Order: sequence, then C-alpha cells, then structure tokens
Amino acid sequence: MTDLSLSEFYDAVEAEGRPLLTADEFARRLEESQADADEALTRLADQGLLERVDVENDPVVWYPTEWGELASRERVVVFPERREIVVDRPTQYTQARLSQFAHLVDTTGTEPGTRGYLYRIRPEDVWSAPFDGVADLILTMRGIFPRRYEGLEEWVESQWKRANRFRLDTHEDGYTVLTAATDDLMGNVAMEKLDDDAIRAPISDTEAWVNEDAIAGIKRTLYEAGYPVVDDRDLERGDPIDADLTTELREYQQSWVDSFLEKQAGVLVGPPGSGKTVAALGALAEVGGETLILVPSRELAGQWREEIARHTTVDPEHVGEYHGGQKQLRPITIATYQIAGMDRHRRLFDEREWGLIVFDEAHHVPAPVFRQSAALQSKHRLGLTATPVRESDDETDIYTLIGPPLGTDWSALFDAGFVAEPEVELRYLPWDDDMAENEWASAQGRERHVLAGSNPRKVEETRKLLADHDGKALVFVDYLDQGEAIADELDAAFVSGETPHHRRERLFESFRTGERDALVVSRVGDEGIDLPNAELAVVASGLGGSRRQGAQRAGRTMRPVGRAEVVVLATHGTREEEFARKQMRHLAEKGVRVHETVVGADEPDAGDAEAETGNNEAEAGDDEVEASSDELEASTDEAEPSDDAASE
Ligand SMILES: Nc1ncnc2c1ncn2[C@@H]1O[C@H](COP(=O)(O)OP(=O)(O)OP(=O)(O)O)[C@@H](O)[C@H]1O
Repeated sequence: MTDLSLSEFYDAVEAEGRPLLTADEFARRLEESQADADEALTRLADQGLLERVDVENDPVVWYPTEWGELASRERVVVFPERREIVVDRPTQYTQARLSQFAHLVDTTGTEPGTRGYLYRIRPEDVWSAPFDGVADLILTMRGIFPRRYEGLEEWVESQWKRANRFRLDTHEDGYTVLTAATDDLMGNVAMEKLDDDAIRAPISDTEAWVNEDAIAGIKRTLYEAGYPVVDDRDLERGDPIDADLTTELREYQQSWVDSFLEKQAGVLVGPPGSGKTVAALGALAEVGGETLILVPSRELAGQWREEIARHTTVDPEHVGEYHGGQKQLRPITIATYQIAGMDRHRRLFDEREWGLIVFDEAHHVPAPVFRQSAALQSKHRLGLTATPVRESDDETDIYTLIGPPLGTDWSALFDAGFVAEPEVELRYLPWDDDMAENEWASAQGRERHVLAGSNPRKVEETRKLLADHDGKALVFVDYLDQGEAIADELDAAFVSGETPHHRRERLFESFRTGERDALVVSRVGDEGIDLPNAELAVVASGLGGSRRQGAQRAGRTMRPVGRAEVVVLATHGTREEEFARKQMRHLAEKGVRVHETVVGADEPDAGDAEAETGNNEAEAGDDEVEASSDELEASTDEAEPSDDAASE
C-alpha cells in the first residue's frame, strides 16, 4: 500500500462521518486490503499522528452524534518532538493565545475553513512569553492542546528557566550588578562572552559590577548565548512633569500599565484600535517624568498631541513636536524616527533627562534609532505594536532593547469586543486583455512587477467592490498612475506623497467626518494616518511593501466598528499572487481569517460571493524573477519624498 497521508485519513473519517474508524472500514474506503490498511495505520500511529483505541473488551464505540459540528470545530494536532502545533480552523482567540508562546510558520490550504496553521515553539518564543510564571504558560498550553505532553512541558520549563538565569539590578550604593543563578554560569558564560569593558569587577562567584553604559551590549550578548537577562534596575524617572490621565482605563489597559510599571520596560502588543496609545498615556502619567515619544510620521505626531490633550491634564505648552515641520524640545516631546535617527539631532536624546521613551509602531523602529536608543537602557522604555514581527524577523531587537512583551489579556479584549475580526479576501484577477498579458510576459524584473501590480482589470474590480459595499472604503495603491485611474473611476480624491500636508489633512478629516466615503491613498496612508472606521480596504497594489505593511493595511480597517473587510487584488499567475499569500500568512498570526478567490475572465461581478474558489497556486514554471520585498518595495514609481528629509 502506498504511504498513507494524514489528510487521506481525515478524508476517510469525514466520508464515514465518524471520528473513529476500524481498519476494515478504512480499507473499504481506500479500496485496499485490510492487511495493507492495518500496516499503513500502524505507521501513522508510530509517527504519533494517530491514536489507536483497543475495543476488544468492549466492542461498542461511542461518539458524539453531532460529529459534523465537531469536524467543523477547530482541531489541534501537536507534534511534541518537533515542538510543532497544527491547527485546523483555529478561532482568533486560539491564534492569539498560541502567538504568545509560539510563532506561525505556515498556513496550508485555501478553502475557507480548511486552512491549517502550523506553529512552532522556539526557545525565544518561551523566553518572551508574557506570563508571570512558567506554570501560567503551561496552563495556557494545556488549555489549547488536546492532552498533556510531558516532554514538551519539560522542554518549555527548561527554556523558561534560562530566561531567568541572569538578572540586572541596582545596588543600594547605586551601581549596577549582574547576578547569575550559579557560579558556573557567571564563570563560563558571562565572564567568557562579555566584552572586557562590560564587567567592571567581580563581586562574588555569582555577582559582578557592570558598566552602566554597556547594558545594551550585555543584554544582547547574553540573549544570543541563550540567556535573556531580567532587567530589575531602578530606572531614572527624569525631571517630574504634572500629568494625570483623565480617561478611565479599561481593565486590559490597566493590566498593561501595571505590567509595564512592574517590569519598567516592555512592548505592548495589541490589535489596532485596542487602546494602546491611551494605555501608553496611562504609563506616562504613572512614571510622571519627562517623556520622549517616537512615531513613524509627522501626522502621527499631531495625533499623539491631540490624544494627550484629550486624555490627560498635561499643559499643552509642555508638549512639543520635533520633526521636519517644527523643532520644539519640551517636557513631553513627540519626534519622528526619521529625525531621531539623524546624528545632527542627537540633542533629542542628550539634552533632557527623559524618564520614559515610547516607541510607537515598535516593529517600525529603524536601525539608526535602535542604535541611538540602545544608550537609553537606563530609561523606562515602552514599545507599542500590533504586529510584533519585524520584517527581518529580528523581533529580538525589539524585546532586547525595549523589553519583553507585556501580557495581553486576549480573552478580555475579545470579550470586550474591541477587536473586530477582519475578513481578508485575496482576489486573484485575470489580465484585462491579451495585450496587457503579453506586455507583462515580455517584461522583466521590476517592470514585470509594476505591470502585474497595475493590471488595468483592477480599476474595474475596485469599482465593482465599492459599488457592492456600503460604508466607507479606502483604496491603497503603490503606483501614481493607477491611483489616478482608480480615483477617476470612483470619482474620489487621490492622496499621494505629492499631496500638500494641509490638503492631505483636509481630505482625511472629510473622510473621518463622513463627508467622503471613499479615498484612494498611496504609501502615505500606510502608517502615517490613523484613519478610523473604514469598513472596507481594497489593496489594489503595494503587496510589494513589507509584511508589516500588509498587517498595517489590514489593521487600518480593524477599527472597533462592525465588520471590517480587506480585499487584496493580485494578478493571477504572477509573483504578485504568491506575494499576496505570503503577506497574509503573517496576518493569520493575529487571528485574521484569510480566504482566496480566483476571478475568472468571464466571472460574474465581484459581489458574487459564490465566485469560484479554487487552488490558487501560482502557475507552475512561473519564471518570475524572485523579488525580495525590498526590491518590490523599491518598485513603486512614486518617489515618496520623506517629509523630514525633504524639509531638512
Ligand atoms: N479607555 C478608553 N476609554 C475611552 N476611549 C478609549 C479608551 N482607550 C482608547 N480609547 C479610544 O479608542 C480609540 C483607539 O484607541 P488608541 O488610539 O489608543 O488605539 P491604538 O491601539 O493605539 O490604535 P492604533 O494601533 O491604530 O494606534 C481612540 O479613539 C481612543 O480615544
């Protein structure tokens, strides 16, 4: 008998409509001999993929009558030796809990509801798991897994211990001490691996006086050696400021603030719109010291100023913005990453004794700023992000230099309904006509991606999507010509990097107030603006952006309002199609349901939900040049002058 696959077993089970099969029933289903069936089932059982139940002594087998309901429920399969978990049809809640101690590796299948999610547990996933103790982490695992896996639990405990083998704290005489759990760790790990200038002098077999200015390096070196450091030092609070929060925090926001104050540094991971900014203002009021807030764009700086005015008693005179537009260094200063990364603006970090540094959209912190902020290890550091995975997957930087993730009470978030589970549909479109397809086929590299991204069929598809959808809609594009063509078709405004600030603000405001119900935006709409209550987002092109942009774009519509829907358009059979799938896999980690539709050339209009769905693997032999995301990122023909650089 050929090697039997697990999915063939599932198929037979589902065909029988019962969760339990005898070898005989199985053999009949596969039209094989019972002996072969028996042998194949035993092989699967040896791999830990199947369990066998001996019913010799009691030939009656009982199973739930509503087996179908059971089958449509999520199914968790654990492969303990590989520390992998496969989940079919996971709920958003399961995914959010899994992402606290495992990371999403892949998703399989395309049909709605048949999607398998493969998670894997790495040491660093355990180290940064936001739990107060390993017992809580183990309990969460048991709450998700079908049964206990002692070996896996032991491994998790051993990794958890490593995360608590080194500690930094402040000696009563004010200097910083590194403490190891054993003299062996101090001798063979710390003394061996740390730079000479990091250790000032040993204090005992397990303690050493360390160089306060080398803390970032100490943390990173020990992290890379497999021992993340617990940082319990007394951090500076900066010159006092008079700030109280005037908005009552929600319970999960309060627990974020409490966890931050206890850890003194950390990253707040929460879905867009869940209230991270307001929670950060709660932390600001509690730390009560001068605060530097770093944001990705000038628009967000303006919005932070508004939120500070709306939710705190801070005197507006004490709030300043520092970027291309204005240079105000005040007790609370909001600066862009762009300017913070520039050497000539180092005074931003040096001139004031900041008590708290907030990194908004922490997955976005550019390397130069990380370098500058590495020296700020003596300050309270708070990162905010909805997508903790940086494009280059070096989330270790976020957690090493800012701090570990702060526990998110996902059940409270979902119960409170602050997260609208967005539906993301990937719609693969045919070419508008043979000419467009031939032009693409004969193009190479960058030109090829631009042609796939700006397939003329997308203009019509976007029009149909908006026609079939009431509520506000945002259309994201990467290409100026395409943006203009879609804006003309929709009779809507197009906002690009070339739109003057005041006009941009006015258009966004008219969208917020509902005066406009559609806007076409280029890159500027990605992270620059908080566009609340868009119920539909159409990503017509721009999958070339990095993975985080995919998440941000979908996040744009994950506002705490009704159903949020994202439709991503990609040209069928091109690299753009595969790229779309990769981008959305990342979103799956945040509990976003993704489904795919291939729109045939003569397919009924976009609103027809029955549109054929099929296996959408990119055409075999698709000789697309492998485009890295950066290359695709560079592929936009819109040279978006960065605001600060332009006005510097
Ligand atoms: N405790 C609260 N009480 C009342 N309103 C709140 C509270 N927390 C947040 N909000 C409101 O909810 C909206 C979203 O909050 P906030 O901007 O803090 O979310 P966010 O997670 O920072 O969003 P994003 O990820 O897009 O930055 C804002 O309008 C804010 O004023």
